[in-house]
Amino acid sequence: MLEKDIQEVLFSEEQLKTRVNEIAQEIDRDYAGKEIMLISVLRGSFIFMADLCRAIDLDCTLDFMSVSSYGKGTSSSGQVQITKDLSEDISGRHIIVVEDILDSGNTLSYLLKILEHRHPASIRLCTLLDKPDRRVKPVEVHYSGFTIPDAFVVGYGLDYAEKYRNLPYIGILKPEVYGG
Ligand SMILES: O=P(O)(O)OC[C@H]1O[C@H](OP(=O)(O)OP(=O)(O)O)[C@H](O)[C@@H]1O
Ligand code: HPA
Ligand SMILES: [Mg+2]
Repeated sequence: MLEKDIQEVLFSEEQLKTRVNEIAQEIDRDYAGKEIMLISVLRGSFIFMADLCRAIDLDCTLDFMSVSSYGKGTSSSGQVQITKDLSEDISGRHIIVVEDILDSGNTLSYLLKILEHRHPASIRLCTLLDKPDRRVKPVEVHYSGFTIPDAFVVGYGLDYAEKYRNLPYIGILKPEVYGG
C-alpha cells in the first residue's frame, strides 16, 4: 500500500487532468499552424507526457531522453548524466521539453545547454511542477502547471528511490520514509 507513506495529497487526479488540459490548450494556441516536437525527460515525465500529448491538437512528434541526478536521494547530486539520448535530429524543429518537476534547476539548465547546441528552430520548457525554493541554477520555463512548496513529492511519474511513480495523484512523501 503506497498511500500509507503519503503525508498529504497536493493534486488529485481531477486537478491534474484539468491543469494538463489547460497547458495543452495554451500550446495549441501558441503554436497554431506549426508542427512541434515534444521531448520527454525520462523517467519522471512519462505520465505527464502521455496525458499532455493526448490533449494537444497540433501535428506533433515525440522523442525521449533519459537523464538522472537524484539516484536514491531526495536532493540533487548536481551531476546530471544522460543515460539515453534522443533518437531524432532536432535541428530546425520547434521543441518543447516536457519535465515533471523543476527543482534545483540542474537537470533543465544542463539539458537546455545541450539541446541549444543542436540548433532547433525554437525551444521552450514545460514543467508540471515548479519548486522555486530549492533553485540553485536559474531556469526560464514557459509552461508551468503548479508551484509547490519545499517538500519531496511523489506520484504521477515522480519517484522516491524508483517507487511511487504509479500513484495517480501527487502527494508529499512522509519524511520518515527517507529519514528526513
Ligand atoms: O531541477 P532538478 O533538481 O534537477 O530536479 C528535477 C529532475 O529530477 C528528477 O529526475 P531524476 O534525476 O530523479 O530521474 P528520474 O526522472 O528518472 O526520476 C525529475 O524527474 C527531474 O528530471
Ligand atoms: O520533489 C521531488 N520528488 C521526486 N523527484 C524529484 N526530483 C526533484 N525533486 C523531486
Ligand atoms: Mg527521480
